[in-house]
Amino acid sequence: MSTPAAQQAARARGLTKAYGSGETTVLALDSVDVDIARGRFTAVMGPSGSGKSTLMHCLAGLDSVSAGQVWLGDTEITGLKDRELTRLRRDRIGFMFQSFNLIPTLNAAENITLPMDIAGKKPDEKWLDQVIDTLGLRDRLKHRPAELSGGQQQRVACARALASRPELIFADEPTGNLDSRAGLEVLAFLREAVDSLDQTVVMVTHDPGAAAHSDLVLFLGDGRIVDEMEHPTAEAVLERMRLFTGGNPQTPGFDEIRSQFENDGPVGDVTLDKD
Ligand SMILES: Nc1ncnc2c1ncn2[C@@H]1O[C@H](COP(=O)(O)OP(=O)(O)OP(=O)(O)O)[C@@H](O)[C@H]1O
Repeated sequence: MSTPAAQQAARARGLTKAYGSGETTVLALDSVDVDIARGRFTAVMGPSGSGKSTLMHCLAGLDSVSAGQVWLGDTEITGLKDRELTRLRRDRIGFMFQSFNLIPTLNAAENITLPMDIAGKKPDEKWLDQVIDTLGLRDRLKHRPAELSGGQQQRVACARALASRPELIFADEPTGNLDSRAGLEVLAFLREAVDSLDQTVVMVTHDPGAAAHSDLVLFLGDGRIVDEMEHPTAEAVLERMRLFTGGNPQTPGFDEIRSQFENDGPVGDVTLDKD
């Protein structure tokens, strides 16, 4: 990719992450160069252990790097002190995880603004209204998580990630714990956040159907970006995975993923919308 720096929400050069030392060293990321374009929805795919979560954690400043540089916007985050990193994450990044991490005793509205309340920041009410309406949560604000469906809970988690209008949202398998319909809803809302609210989303997923909602898929293999695909469809992503398997039968994980989708069909496939 060759996006001008001003259009990048995040980027990394020579990003290397090794775990352990000596003979037990695992090279989770091997000199990765990546640009995350602003206002786009980027999916990160690859077999289990290929480095997806590590890439996300290093880009988000949740994990230190062994070598290389990472920028969030124009700020180089490699080398920042923990306290500065914490503030930067709080102010500029939104997170959505597979487990929604909602507080059971707080209602939806309170969960949405919790990170800002902790930071002592006042939400921009106009923006918050827009997020709540876009996510269809207006009539659920007084409900506690236990009174919401899985999809609604994940929408609350999505609203929470969006509430402070972060420069970048990282979503790690955000549909992983949801049934197909709720998963589709969340993907549609992430798409909406990019299209209507001009947000930037990076999503780690195993699901070709989920990746099809993105603008660009980055394929990781053995700690490197081995391919990318613009305007993905579930079929094209699956086909690309098959090619990887064909090209390197030793690649761990692809066989497993392939058989999963050949048996069941992609979980996020749009055809599920019909029933
Ligand atoms: N804390 C850690 N200590 C040691 N090795 C680690 C640690 N975290 C990750 N690894 C290793 O780094 C490699 C990349 O892991 P990572 O979690 O980024 O992969 P992934 O693509 O997200 O996998 P999955 O799809 O299974 O979640 C793997 O070999 C993993 O075992």
